[in-house]
Amino acid sequence: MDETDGALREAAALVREVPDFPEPGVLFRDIGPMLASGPALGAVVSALGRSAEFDVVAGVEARGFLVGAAVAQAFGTGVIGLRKPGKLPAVADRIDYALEYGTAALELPADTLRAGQRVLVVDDVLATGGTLGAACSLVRQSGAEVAAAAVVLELTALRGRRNLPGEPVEALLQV
Ligand SMILES: O=P(O)(O)OC[C@H]1O[C@H](OP(=O)(O)OP(=O)(O)O)[C@H](O)[C@@H]1O
Ligand SMILES: Nc1ncnc2[nH]cnc12
Repeated sequence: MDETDGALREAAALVREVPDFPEPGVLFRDIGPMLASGPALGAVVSALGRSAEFDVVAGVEARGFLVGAAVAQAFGTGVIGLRKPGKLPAVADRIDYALEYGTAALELPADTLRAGQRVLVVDDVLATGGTLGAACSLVRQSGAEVAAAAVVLELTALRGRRNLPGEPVEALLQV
């Protein structure tokens, strides 16, 4: 185990399990306490940024914004936000998808990505894969490339990777 593994292991211990949130039957993994720790956030940001070579980060609303902006700053790139509907003044594209609990959509802001840019897609959690799949599709439909789809935590029981065939998924932690 190297220094990075040790720091990530300590970070993993800060993930809180919340039964029956946001609805009965869902075991919610709350990475809030992990992000609130400076050393844990530092370990997560460094590891995510090493997932691939990239020109810009695309963070997924909402918790992907927290991690994505930190990765962009640490690695000297800009960041764009892939947003829930109704937030953007100008929308380039939209994709609707299914969630572990409910349905959702993501929108790509206009005039952000350029063709050929290498994009590091960042989110906090990979569950069923719908969100990450929509994020990657938005990036690709814009003409940019998905350098990696990087998440802090993968919930393996939900088999999200099955819904992301061919996507370069990188998960720092798995439960
Ligand atoms: O793999 P999936 O099944 O698509 O689920 C993963 C998504 O679910 C959560 O977002 P959510 O929309 O619940 O909330 P947030 O706005 O708090 O990030 C999480 O932050 C991921 O974005
Ligand atoms: N069980 C879960 N815990 C945290 N975030 C999630 N996003 C989707 N499912 C989740």
